[in-house]
Amino acid sequence: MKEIIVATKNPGKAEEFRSFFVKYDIKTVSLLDLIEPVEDIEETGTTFEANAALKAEQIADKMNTPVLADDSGLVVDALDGRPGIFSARYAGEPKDDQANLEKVLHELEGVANRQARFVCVLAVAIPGKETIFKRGVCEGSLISEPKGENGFGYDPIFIPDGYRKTMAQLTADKKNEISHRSNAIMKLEEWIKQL
Ligand SMILES: O=c1[nH]c(=O)c2ncn([C@@H]3O[C@H](COP(=O)(O)OP(=O)(O)OP(=O)(O)O)[C@@H](O)[C@H]3O)c2[nH]1
Ligand SMILES: [Mg+2]
Repeated sequence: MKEIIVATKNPGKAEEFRSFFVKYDIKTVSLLDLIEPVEDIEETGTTFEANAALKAEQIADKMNTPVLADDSGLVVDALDGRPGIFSARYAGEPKDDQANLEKVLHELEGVANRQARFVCVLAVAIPGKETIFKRGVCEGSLISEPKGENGFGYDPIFIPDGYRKTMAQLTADKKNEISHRSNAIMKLEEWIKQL
């Protein structure tokens, strides 16, 4: 079976990538699967693209093989686009999904405009070549009480447009059909097929 390295330490993302790529008969190996642990990569960029490139290129250099990375987040209109690239650590260190979600809900108390979107930028770094970028978006709105147990991050407060359930109430298969991540992966299909 062919393999692709995915430069993520987020188990939720790793599982979503696994289930996408298995359809193409490709095995994904995340940074959580490596026997030799790799240091955390500092995400010092100011855009999703820059941070995705940092993750993909550092691991591709280290391992001298093509590497896929995902930088993603929740963009809330009423919060001027926050948490955005700061989504993973919005409530500070250490990374805490529950605290992040509560911070967003607190900031949105009494706010009528609940419009938001998940954004995912994928970077494919291939040694000796220009990095490829693909962006996927999932539009939706935020409710004020978390609902559902599936997924990760802000999924329990995010209702995708056209649905009546939160992303965390949808099945993993359904999320993988409509998410920002699947949207970006579909744009990589040509590259995936030639692997
Ligand atoms: O409810 C959610 N459903 C999703 O599908 C989703 N995708 C991203 N996010 C949020 O955005 C951060 C990414 O930050 P991020 O790209 O730096 O990733 P990360 O730090 O979690 O792992 P890594 O890939 O960097 O190792 C995550 O932690 C989450 O808070 C999501 N929330
Ligand atoms: Mg990160």
